Amino acid sequence: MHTRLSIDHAFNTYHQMIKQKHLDLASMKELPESHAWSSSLDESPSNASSTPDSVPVINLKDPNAMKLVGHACKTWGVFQVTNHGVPTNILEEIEAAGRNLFALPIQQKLKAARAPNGVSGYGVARISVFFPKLMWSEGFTIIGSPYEQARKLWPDRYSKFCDVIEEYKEEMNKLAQRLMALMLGSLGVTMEDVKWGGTQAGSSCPAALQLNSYPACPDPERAMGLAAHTDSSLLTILHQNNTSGLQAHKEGTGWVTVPPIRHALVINVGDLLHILSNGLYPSVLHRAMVNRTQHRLSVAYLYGPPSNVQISPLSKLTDQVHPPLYRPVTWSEYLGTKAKHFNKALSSVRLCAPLNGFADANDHNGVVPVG
Ligand SMILES: C=C1C[C@]23C[C@@]1(O)CC[C@H]2[C@@]12CCC[C@@](C)(C(=O)O1)[C@H]2[C@@H]3C(=O)O
Ligand SMILES: O=C(O)CCC(=O)C(=O)O
Ligand SMILES: [Fe+2]
Repeated sequence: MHTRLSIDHAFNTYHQMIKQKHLDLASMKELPESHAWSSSLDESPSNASSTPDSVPVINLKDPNAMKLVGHACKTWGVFQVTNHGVPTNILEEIEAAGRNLFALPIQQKLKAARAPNGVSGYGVARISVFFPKLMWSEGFTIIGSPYEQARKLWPDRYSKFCDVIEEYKEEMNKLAQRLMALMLGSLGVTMEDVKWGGTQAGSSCPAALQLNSYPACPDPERAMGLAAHTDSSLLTILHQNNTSGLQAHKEGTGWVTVPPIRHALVINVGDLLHILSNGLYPSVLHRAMVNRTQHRLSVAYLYGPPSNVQISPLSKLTDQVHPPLYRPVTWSEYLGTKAKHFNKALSSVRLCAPLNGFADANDHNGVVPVG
């Protein structure tokens, strides 16, 4: 009896917590205190800078694409690609699928809520636990097959959603492999040089698909859509709808908006590529802002190595003068480290202190993340 009570209690407490965290943001007329960040979020260093600096846009059909990709990875850690080969109808379909999902009533979405220790499903940003305030967004994570979660949302008509997701993942996987080859090529390394690079045509590396929704917000200056973070992936392919909100942080410049370009895709360097390149291609710190009138949607495809593969600095990039800066880690080990240490995760797998005495570029000790 006592056990039954405590299970009920735990269940109710969990659901109360879920309810508090999962406010129906789209229906809110005021910003609740739980979501009110500082009022100085817009004081980004880029506003103070007089030299305009913008995220590179690379045409993948450009004969110099490899060189341009390498330069963008080194100097920004983020760039946009055009002529990427992903059919536009697939980009439109994934956006519509996201729109349909987030338009469901909150009670319906909660049926597919991510379990406390789970990975797939509906929920607030995972990184919320590291911040005192909640973010003005909702997310849906898909790892592996979308069927189990989709059936909870649409018991009788889940197959269209699942087909769109599977098709999108296939296209993203093809593009991710192509980008990986360009990134490695720009480092003077081939796909065959990395043990997992020679995956047979048609096979795929593991990936997470993250659908993000940022409803219009009554007080956007004090709200945060998704707080500053780096992705744990090798690389991330981000599709944003036509509403701006994504910002990338560049050393010496500050926060820079990554403007939506119709049918272009944003590519982020993730922490594992940072490790693989021995810090030559730093992972980009980025965040999503919200606005007063527009509902913003984004879809992130986080691409990683096969689960049994340890990622460590490429031997071609290290020698006595350039020792490996990071110890080997698998993706799942790194995700565990990230879940525990968040923005200190990279430093926590670092082998030796940098010569200049500074920590990793994205190890901001909690100073940069909110603004
Ligand atoms: C594989 C993963 C990377 C991710 C955590 C996750 O298990 C699934 C979602 C990913 C995401 C997307 C939004 C930003 C992010 C930091 C987060 O909280 O969830 C990333 C995670 C990551 O890259 O570490
Ligand atoms: O919505 C965006 O533009 C950013 C999303 C993002 O950073 C992520 O899902 O990892
Ligand atoms: Fe991200």
